[in-house]
Amino acid sequence: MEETVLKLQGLTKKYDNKPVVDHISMEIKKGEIFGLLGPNGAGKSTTMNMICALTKPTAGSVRIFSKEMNTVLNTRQIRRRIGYIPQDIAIHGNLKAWENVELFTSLYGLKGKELKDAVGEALEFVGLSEHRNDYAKNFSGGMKRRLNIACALGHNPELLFFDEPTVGIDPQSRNFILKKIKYINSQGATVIYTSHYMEEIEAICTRIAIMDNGKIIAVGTKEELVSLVTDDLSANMSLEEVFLTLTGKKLRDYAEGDKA
Ligand SMILES: Nc1ncnc2c1ncn2[C@@H]1O[C@H](COP(=O)(O)OP(=O)(O)OP(=O)(O)O)[C@@H](O)[C@H]1O
Repeated sequence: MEETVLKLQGLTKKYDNKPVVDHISMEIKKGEIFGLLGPNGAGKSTTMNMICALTKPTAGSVRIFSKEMNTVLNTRQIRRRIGYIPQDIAIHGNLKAWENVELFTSLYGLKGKELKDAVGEALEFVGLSEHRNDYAKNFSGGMKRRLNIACALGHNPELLFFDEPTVGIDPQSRNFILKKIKYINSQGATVIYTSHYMEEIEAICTRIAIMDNGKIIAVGTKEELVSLVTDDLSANMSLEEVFLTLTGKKLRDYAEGDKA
């Protein structure tokens, strides 16, 4: 039987008594690239932050690797096995590339040669080896995004959360990142990927949840989602058409202020 790596039950977050994530329940299996697709403000980041124990849920539960994310000990043990790439770039401009990766990787308990090797491998993986001694503040947007990813890879996580990792970067950097995510997945890691870019989700995800107004309104493979809105499977419907039909809304491709 396929192993469940993440299970959400009734996960809810309210701000000022208003739900921004509203009773989400779902399961993600080992080896999936699972896409969470929704417009700005749908609740994607809040969901990810609750899963990674960065935001406290108002209600509901998160189980990762069959352990409840509800005690300090469990959270610490689970965190060593997951990697989180935040939407807001978390690197330090006044540190060199390698220092950034070392700082984050050392938080997971790596030391000495193991730490040095892990930093080198993570920088190599994102194509920044040649810039290892450069200060992050001088990096382009795409390089910053790649360094942000390297910081979450050093400890070799089994489950990775990418929160809109391609916002505001050029197509080359975007392609590079998508290819690398597919590669990480081919090496055995499970990936959860949020985006409001339809084509990215369609290109890399094995299953997709469509989120709107804090709720998961549909979940399945692309073919399963298409079959929810049409009986004509030869219609060759795009994910965007499925989304529009299910939500009645146009997806916004750019968040406020991130238009290139
Ligand atoms: N700390 C907070 N206090 C109050 N409201 C919040 C807070 N964090 C998020 N929200 C609100 O919760 C809703 C969901 O936000 P969230 O960032 O999870 O959406 P998202 O789907 O990730 O959107 P985006 O694609 O813009 O990142 C938004 O209306 C947002 O304003």
